[in-house]
Amino acid sequence: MRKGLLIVLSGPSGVGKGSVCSVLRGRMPELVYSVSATTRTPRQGELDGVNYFFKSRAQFQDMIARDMLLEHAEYVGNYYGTPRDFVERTIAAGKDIILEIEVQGALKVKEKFPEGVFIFLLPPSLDELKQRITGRGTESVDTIDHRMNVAVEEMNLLRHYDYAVLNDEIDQACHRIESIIVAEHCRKEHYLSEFTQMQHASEKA
Ligand SMILES: Nc1nc2c(ncn2[C@@H]2O[C@H](COP(=O)(O)OP(=O)(O)O)[C@@H](O)[C@H]2O)c(=O)[nH]1
Ligand SMILES: Nc1ncnc2c1ncn2[C@@H]1O[C@H](COP(=O)(O)OP(=O)(O)O)[C@@H](O)[C@H]1O
Repeated sequence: MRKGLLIVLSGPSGVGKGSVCSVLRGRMPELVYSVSATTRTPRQGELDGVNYFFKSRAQFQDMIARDMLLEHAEYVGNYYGTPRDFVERTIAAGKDIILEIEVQGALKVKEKFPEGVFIFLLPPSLDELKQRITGRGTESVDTIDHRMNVAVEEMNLLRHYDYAVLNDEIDQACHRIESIIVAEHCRKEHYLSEFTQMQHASEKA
């Protein structure tokens, strides 16, 4: 069976990764979403096992020690990580999975899965990015400034990615990501070995 695609959606905090992913979820129900582990406190309305697996620092360190995470990163004072087993089982079952993670973690996934599809979400401008972070109302002024500084550095990592998707309108961004996924399924590499087998079969016949 052909393996599923491992798709990584990344980009600076506040660019709209979460928003785009939740709309994509409705548009592409066949796409599997990876739920991360984190040591951050749940926000209002967030549920354990749905938005994140909320862990203590000790529990998170235990997951690292037991090699249960495909990657992990410390981001603005908290740990975030991708449970390995779920990702590996999903792609082995031929299903596509999407990881919505920050840029350091995305680069670590690239080292382990260079065949993954790496998508960088871009804000229309840095001013708009700051407005999105501020408008969300989940961060203090200090955290917003810190996140903005981090975001500017993160933009430099775009060159490591396969695709850049502008998040001007959420629907447009989702449409671009859907198009990328369709195109990735059409890569000739997926068909070359099947085609070679067909040729061998017809030569024998
Ligand atoms: N490396 C890594 N980053 C993650 C993971 N899960 C979430 N993140 C990222 O951690 C950052 C902070 O997430 P969060 O606190 O939920 O804030 P928000 O995404 O800015 O609303 C975001 O850039 C997330 O994409 C993960 O499993 N691994
Ligand atoms: N295309 C967009 N246009 C306008 N606002 C957006 C867009 N995408 C996201 N937002 C808003 O920006 C804020 C940050 O989005 P969020 O999905 O939490 O970002 P991230 O997950 O990348 O940190 C939210 O208030 C969200 O509603």
